[in-house]
Amino acid sequence: MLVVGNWKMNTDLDGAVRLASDVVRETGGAASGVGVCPPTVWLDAVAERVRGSRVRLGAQNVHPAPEGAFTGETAPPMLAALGVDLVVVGHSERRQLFGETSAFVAEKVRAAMGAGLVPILCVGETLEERDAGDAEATVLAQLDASLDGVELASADRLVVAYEPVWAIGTGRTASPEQAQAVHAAVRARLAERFDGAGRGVALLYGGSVKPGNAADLFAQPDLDGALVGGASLDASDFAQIVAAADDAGARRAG
Ligand SMILES: O=C[C@H](O)COP(=O)(O)O
Repeated sequence: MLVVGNWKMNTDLDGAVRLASDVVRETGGAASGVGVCPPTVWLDAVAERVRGSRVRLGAQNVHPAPEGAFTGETAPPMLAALGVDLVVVGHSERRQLFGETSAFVAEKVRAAMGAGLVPILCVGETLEERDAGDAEATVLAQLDASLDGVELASADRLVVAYEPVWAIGTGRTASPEQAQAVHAAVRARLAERFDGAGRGVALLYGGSVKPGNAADLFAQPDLDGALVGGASLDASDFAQIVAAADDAGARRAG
């Protein structure tokens, strides 16, 4: 199980450092993997706080080029040098607000992997696509295109997050059954594509995950954790979601 907090464009410097310290303290005994993705400008400060702990440091975005004239962007080796090992790519906010295509996302996935980072590849359908009965087809098409040219050496080099666009920041969560159906389809497609390595990729659900709904979501067999937005800004809420992941992981192991 893996639970990652995406802080998006939130927190000031003091708040980010405090939140990172609180997450380290409150999730110190967790069995699940834990990660935090602060804004890029706070990565260095947060790196200091999570160093030596079990909390993994993630970035929210990356550019595929190793260096060059790309004003405002951050190259994979720059993130790696800060101690980052996870990076969110293809988040729907970047696809919708910044026009990122799946082809560009695939470039990012390949570049991130090349620099030793673990991409958290986000895929998800809009409400219109779901209402038209196209949720799975949309997600699988996005997945295929966003993995174009990608080779997977082992399962732990990639994470996929299913985030229905209509559930992000809306308080409206996919039902556990809706999420499970898409996760099972994603799992099958990854297995088809990458064999055993693909089958073992951690599949996170994202979209209004809270302490109150995490246990029901994690009870589904193909939900291996969560990518948490709003609730990750509160260390106590985030720790409760991690605890729910721990319970689900213990049940699966036992
Ligand atoms: O990356 C996280 C997702 O966009 C979910 O955000 P949310 O938990 O605020 O709905």
